[in-house]
Amino acid sequence: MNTRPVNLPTADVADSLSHFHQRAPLVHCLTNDVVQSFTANVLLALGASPAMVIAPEEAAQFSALADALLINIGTLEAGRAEAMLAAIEHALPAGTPWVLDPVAVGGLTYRTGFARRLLTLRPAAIRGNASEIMALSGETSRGRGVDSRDDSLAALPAARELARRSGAIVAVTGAVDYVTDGERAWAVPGGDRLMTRVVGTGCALSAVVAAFCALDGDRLQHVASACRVMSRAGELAARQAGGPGSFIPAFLDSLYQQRAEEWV
Ligand SMILES: Nc1ncnc2c1ncn2[C@@H]1O[C@H](COP(=O)(O)OP(=O)(O)OP(=O)(O)O)[C@@H](O)[C@H]1O
Ligand SMILES: Cc1ncsc1CCO
Ligand SMILES: [Mg+2]
Repeated sequence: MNTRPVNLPTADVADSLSHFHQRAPLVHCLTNDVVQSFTANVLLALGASPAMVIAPEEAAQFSALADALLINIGTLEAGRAEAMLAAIEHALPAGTPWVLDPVAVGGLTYRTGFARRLLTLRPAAIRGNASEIMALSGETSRGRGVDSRDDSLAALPAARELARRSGAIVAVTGAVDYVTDGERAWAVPGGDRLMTRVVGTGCALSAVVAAFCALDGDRLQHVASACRVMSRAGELAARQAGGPGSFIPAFLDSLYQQRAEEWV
């Protein structure tokens, strides 16, 4: 059980990315205030359509129309929590898959309780760093605010347990990402440390995971492919960048330039 999963085949990334480009999903994002614009730009660079519809009065209506819904609790407060619950409540009967990013779950009581409540509402996928996934699964973690101090492979058992309990695909990110449905698992290599030196690569990845959840077919494959598309863009951008400032535009360019054919 603790052996390292094998790498996601590149043919799977090609398949998922080609479906993604055909579908161009409309993604309803209820995300934190730090990463709104970056998240929208990442989705647009890949060819998806973001919409940050956040009022409780509108969130319910829009989640039923969208292709996927992102719930990111990074800057949770009461009004946002109300909008999130309304959006999920209307997403479920409409068949809109929704994804949880449990930002900084663990030490903080309000958001941890809220995230645990959301786990009962059938998320399609959960994407977090190692500390967040361990904490959400009920294990002791060493998170420091929104950042992880745990290793993603060490968090894989927690990810599997969380997937079994919630029914969601769970992606735990770090130097290597691991993606599991509780039974099967893929390793997703790549990326670059610079991805942790700008804010929001994980948050934006969760939005991309939501977009890939809109696709028909093997959801484990699609979520792992979302992780690989982002880690590949991070790798390529890091080669061009002199530091965090130039990394962001290079990262958006790399996302925009990715072609399914290159993965075959
Ligand atoms: N040490 C690393 N080397 C290479 N890639 C990394 C490393 N750490 C994280 N990444 C990549 O960075 C992206 C974000 O993952 P991370 O685990 O840092 O998310 P996060 O902590 O939720 O980020 P944020 O909260 O800032 O949005 C993923 O694509 C992941 O693969
Ligand atoms: C820095 C930060 N603070 C709350 S949310 C967020 C974005 C990274 O998760
Ligand atoms: Mg995060």
